[in-house]
Amino acid sequence: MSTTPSGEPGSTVGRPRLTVVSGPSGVGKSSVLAELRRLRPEIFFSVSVTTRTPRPGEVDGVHYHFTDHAEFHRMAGAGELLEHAEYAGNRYGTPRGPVERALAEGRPALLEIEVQGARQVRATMPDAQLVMLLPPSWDVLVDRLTGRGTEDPEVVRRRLAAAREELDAVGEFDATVVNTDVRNAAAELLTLVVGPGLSPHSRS
Ligand SMILES: Nc1nc2c(ncn2[C@@H]2O[C@H](COP(=O)(O)OP(=O)(O)O)[C@@H](O)[C@H]2O)c(=O)[nH]1
Ligand SMILES: Nc1ncnc2c1ncn2[C@@H]1O[C@H](COP(=O)(O)OP(=O)(O)O)[C@@H](O)[C@H]1O
Repeated sequence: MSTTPSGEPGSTVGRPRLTVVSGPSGVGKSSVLAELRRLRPEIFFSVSVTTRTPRPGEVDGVHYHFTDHAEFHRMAGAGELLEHAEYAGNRYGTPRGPVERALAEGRPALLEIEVQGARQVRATMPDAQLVMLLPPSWDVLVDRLTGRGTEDPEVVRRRLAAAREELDAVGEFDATVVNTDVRNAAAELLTLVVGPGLSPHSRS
């Protein structure tokens, strides 16, 4: 179930809104957002800039804009990033222009970013809604992260250490969605992003 302690049901219908989705590495953010994208291509999904090395199958400009430290530094200094943070040894940031254009066009916009970035968005855009994706349990999180097989054990260790801190920040978020099942989690997130009046059942 999703919870919306600080949101009024239906209050977002009819106006564009920025939603931030955070959650520990391996919880299923990419999987749930891919399902949400399939359900609703009209939602704007921000593509972040990162200094991380691409994983097999990741496409530049689609999953991330992969860049080097010098270019990242330049973008941050020029104010081209809405927020940025360092995570597990790499830098990540949200290009400002595309998000602002999407909101100006009336499209709901979604950022998948970690907790430090979520805090920056809250500070600069107080209307943004912060959602944390949670695992059904800690053990399931460990299984998913190690089962994905994309990181070596040292990187997994760093990501699990970061995960504990991220889960500790859940009280700063407006809503939570537990990712037990990808399709159910995507449907709950959709309701939060576009409002209950535009849930998948009412439009498809
Ligand atoms: N602050 C911030 N965090 C980001 C951004 N893009 C991705 N992240 C976060 O960086 C963390 C690591 O992302 P990634 O290396 O793709 O690993 P994964 O999320 O575990 O698959 C995750 O928590 C992402 O949500 C961004 O633009 N800004
Ligand atoms: N609800 C789920 N049930 C089972 N496995 C899942 C679920 N959501 C994600 N996974 C798997 O867990 C691993 C981590 O998911 P991923 O989407 O890469 O997480 P994140 O983007 O949060 O790091 C992947 O192997 C993915 O297939």
